[in-house]
This record gives sequence, structure tokens and C-alpha cells, in this order.
Amino acid sequence: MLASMQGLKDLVARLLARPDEIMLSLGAGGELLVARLRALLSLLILAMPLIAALGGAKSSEVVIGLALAVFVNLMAQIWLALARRQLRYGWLPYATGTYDVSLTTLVLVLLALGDPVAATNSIVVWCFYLIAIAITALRNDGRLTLYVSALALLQYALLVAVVFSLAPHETLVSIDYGTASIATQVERLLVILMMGLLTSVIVYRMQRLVEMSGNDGLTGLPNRAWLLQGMPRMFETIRNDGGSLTLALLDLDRFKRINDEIGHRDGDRAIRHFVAAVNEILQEKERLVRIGGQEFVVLMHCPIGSAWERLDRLRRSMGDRPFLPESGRDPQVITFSGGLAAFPVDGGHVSALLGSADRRLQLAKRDGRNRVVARDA
Ligand SMILES: Nc1nc2c(ncn2[C@@H]2O[C@H](COP(=O)(O)OP(=O)(O)OP(=O)(O)O)[C@@H](O)[C@H]2O)c(=O)[nH]1
Repeated sequence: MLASMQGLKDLVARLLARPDEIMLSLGAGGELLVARLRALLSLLILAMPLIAALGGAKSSEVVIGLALAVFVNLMAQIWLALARRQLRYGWLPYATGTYDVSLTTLVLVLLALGDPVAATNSIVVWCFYLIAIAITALRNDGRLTLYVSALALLQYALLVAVVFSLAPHETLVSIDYGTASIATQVERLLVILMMGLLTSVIVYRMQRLVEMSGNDGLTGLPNRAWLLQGMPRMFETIRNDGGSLTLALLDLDRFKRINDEIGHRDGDRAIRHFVAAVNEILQEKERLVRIGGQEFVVLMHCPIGSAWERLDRLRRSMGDRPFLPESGRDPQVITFSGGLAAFPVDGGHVSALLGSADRRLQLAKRDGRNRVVARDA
């Protein structure tokens, strides 16, 4: 019971939180997918007034239908152009979500002008509320799903209230659409609510999976997958806003020997001991990433000279904080070697920067380990 309450609290907290950069970047990809889908579906809408004309609809209805279809296509192209700019516009998913829901309401209002029951009993148009909510799952943002669901509930409830209070009682029976009943409308509102809750759970689950695939189980640190996804964005921010970035590649020295001496379990704890020490020197927005067994990357927002000074100070301090194995074996001093590379001087993309840092790490190892190298020999 306590565990399920905790799970629920976690779900709500996560849905209301701002997604991190990786999640937002995946969401921007989802926004582009939605925009492409919308553009494709809008083309199909163009065919509807033409089919209606062939079926003998009134010319005024065909003209209104055609004008609406052209408007929908124009908007779809505008949303597509904006979505192509990826993360540039944080408000875009909210604008497109509002548009999708409001367009559905608008079409229902237009239907209501001809036949009030069409607004309350139409199945096809009403389903677009559910589609608008479902496609928010592709944006990886719980706040967006909650917002679009609440908007759909509110707009549809208002529409129904207006139809029932303004339309004369005898018009609430239609040959084409049947009878408008309050009970059916309450059911429809419940279905919208259920779709909102279901989509929220899908977003929560997707966020958890993305997080798990980008995190290391032993230390909880981001992993190589996270690094490869997150770094291009970090480069872009530095190119646009300025600032310094130094990548440090750190590798524990002779860790095989330490493992042999204290055992694998204590070896794991020694890795966490090292991670805690590095975390202490990190400043805001700097990240430590575990890219391999005993290999780590530190992303530091400072010039390479100060990065070297900070890491070398850490290296020297490791002797003052030996690791105490649980097995009762002798305390172990954990040392590391490091290679540093500055963006963009030593590399303008991930593999070039990692390559420069690795070259310098190998120099540190070759020169006896327990040292940090920031220049090629
Ligand atoms: N306990 C533990 N050991 C690990 C983990 N990942 C890698 N290792 C060990 O780390 C050791 C790395 O050994 P090597 O690559 O030979 O390097 P090294 O002994 O550190 O020597 P140098 O890097 O040359 O200083 C291996 O014995 C791995 O088993 C882990 O998650 N836990």
C-alpha cells in the first residue's frame, strides 16, 4: 500500500516536472513527427469538400468546407516549418496542442450551427480530441499531456453546456445523429479523462525507460549513451551562448590489481568512493559520466587550464581519503590518470574531443599513472 502510494507520488511529481534536455530533445523529434503526420492528414481533409460536392452537397457548404480545408493545410505547413527548428521554440508543443483541440471544437461548433445534435453525437470529429491527447505522448512532456487533456475536457464540456442550454428541446433529436442525451455526454467526458490518464502513464513509462537506458546501474551516473546524445546539444549551446567546455577522460589506475586484492564487491564500492570524490569538485551544470567499467568523462565548464588545476588538486587529495574495504582488508588509495581536451580547439565534435582526451590519457598512463595531462607531448 505504502509502495503504491510512493509510486503514485513519483508519477505525479515526474509528470509535473520539466523534462531534462535529452527528454526535451527526444520530444522535439516527436513534435516533428506529429507535424509531418498533421500535414499528411490535412491533405486528406482537402478531399472531403470535393467528395461532398460530388455527393450533391449545397455549394455554400462546399465553399465553407474548402475554405476550412485550405486553412487547416496552411496551419499544418506553418507548424511543420516551426517543428523543423527542433528545440528552438519551447512553446511550440503547447501551441500545437491548443490548436489541435481548438480546431476539433471549432468543427463541432460549425456542425452545431446546422444541427445541434451533430456537435454532441458526432463520433468521427469528437475522436480527434482523443487523437490530440494521444499524440502528446510523442513529446515526452507530462505537463503537456495534462494541459491538452484538461483543455479538451474544458472545451467539450463548455460546448455541450452551450448546446443543451441554448438549443430548443425539440432540436435535440436528429434524423442523422439520433438523440442528444446528458448521460452520453458525461460518458464522453469520462472517456476523454481516461485517455488523458492513460497517455500520462505512457509518458511516465517512456521517461523512465529513456532514463534507465541513459543511466549506469552501479553509480546512478549518466552513461555513454547519454553522453553521445547530450554532447551535441551542449556544443550547440556553447557555440550560441559562448563559454568554455573541457572534457576530461579519467581512468582508475591498476584497478584489476585492486579488484584482485579486495574482491569484486569491494571493487564496486571503491568505484562509488571515487565517484563521490569527483562529485565533490563539480560545479553547477558540470557532469560526471561513466563510459566504461573504470573509465569516466567529466564535462567541465571552465578553460582547460583551470580544469587541469581542479582535477590535479583532486588527484593529489586522493591519498588523504583511502577507501576502506568492508571485508576488513587494508585501506586502498585509489588513484586515477586523466587526459583533458578543450572544445572546440582540440575537437569540434564528440569523437574528436574524446580522441584528443584519450591520447593524453595514454600519455599519463605511459608516464607512470596517477597524473593528469592537458597537452600532447
Ligand atoms: N569491481 C568492479 N571492477 C570493474 C568494473 N568494471 C571494470 N572493472 C575492472 O576493472 C579492471 C580494469 O583492468 P584493466 O583494463 O586491465 O586496467 P587497470 O588494471 O585499471 O590498469 P591501467 O588502466 O593500465 O592502470 C578489470 O579488472 C575489470 O574487471 C566494475 O563495475 N566493478
